[in-house]
Amino acid sequence: MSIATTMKNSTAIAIGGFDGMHIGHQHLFAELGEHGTIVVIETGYANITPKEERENFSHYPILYLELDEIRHLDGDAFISLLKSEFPKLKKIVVGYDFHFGKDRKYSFEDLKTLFSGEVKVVEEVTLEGDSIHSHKIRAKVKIGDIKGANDFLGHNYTIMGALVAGQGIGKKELVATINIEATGFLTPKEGVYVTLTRIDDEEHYHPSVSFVGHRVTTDGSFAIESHILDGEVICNKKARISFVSFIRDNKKFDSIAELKKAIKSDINIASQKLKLLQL
Ligand SMILES: Cc1cc2nc3c(=O)[nH]c(=O)nc-3n(C[C@H](O)[C@H](O)[C@H](O)COP(=O)(O)O)c2cc1C
Ligand SMILES: Nc1ncnc2c1ncn2[C@@H]1O[C@H](COP(=O)(O)OP(=O)(O)OP(=O)(O)O)[C@@H](O)[C@H]1O
Repeated sequence: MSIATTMKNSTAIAIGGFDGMHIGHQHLFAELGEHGTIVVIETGYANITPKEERENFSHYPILYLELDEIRHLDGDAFISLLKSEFPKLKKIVVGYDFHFGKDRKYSFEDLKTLFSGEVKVVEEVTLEGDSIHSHKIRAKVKIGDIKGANDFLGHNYTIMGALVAGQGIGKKELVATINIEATGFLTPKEGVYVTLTRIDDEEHYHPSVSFVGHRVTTDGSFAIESHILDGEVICNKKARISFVSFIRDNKKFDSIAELKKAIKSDINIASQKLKLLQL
């Protein structure tokens, strides 16, 4: 069945921005049942799982609605739009803080009045007393708290980008790296990370150590690069970097030899950490 047909046959939808597809969002999807669709209201700010990246974190089809095209609608018009997209709609799933319409003036209470079917309101999902939200995940990624971000996400923070050329000194003087340009994704704090890297369309992730930041020791240019730990690889087009934990801050070394020593230590830390994770 085509995605369009699956959507037309949907009896339940979940509505929101869903940037990150985090644990809170997953609680909504758990209410969708067999014939569900996720309705993403696209604000243009999504940078944890921009655009179709959200599709990696749910098996439900996704309908994208541009906020600019629906923000002027009143409550009735919004429901009419949903009914025209989903003629068999019986259930709408939203979270406790869902708002919609001009100036976000409608809440789930209004949804209950406006929609004749079931409105399921999911209660606040928290982790150790802290409410899970996309903006908090962004804040964690920005300060390098990858572990905290991943705990909220329920999966590793992952970016994807096209392969770009490096400075060309890595392989000769340091270690070989895959350099990517991850347009549209939030850049984690500058530094070195334990990561997993997926190359082109390979199915598995390689253990890796990655650098994000300005190469302050060499030419000062910005780079996102992964060194693969389980052997030589060939990357043709693109790579995905999945962040596991933060190792250290970006640093200006006095010589390439010192940088090389630090990279060796980073490699050891990442190898240890990833070996432990496999146990
Ligand atoms: C694990 C790792 C850690 C790194 N740490 C730093 C760092 O602390 N400071 C820095 O200026 N560059 C750092 N780099 C970036 C190197 O400067 C970069 O790999 C080198 O300039 C070669 O780049 P190329 O692959 O584009 O030729 C690191 C790279 C790796 C792989
Ligand atoms: N922690 C949570 N518990 C329950 N529902 C949630 C939670 N976070 C989001 N939701 C619901 O998920 C849907 C998508 O919400 P939204 O995209 O605004 O996520 P968010 O994490 O709150 O984002 P932001 O931090 O940018 O406000 C909404 O219906 C919202 O009410």
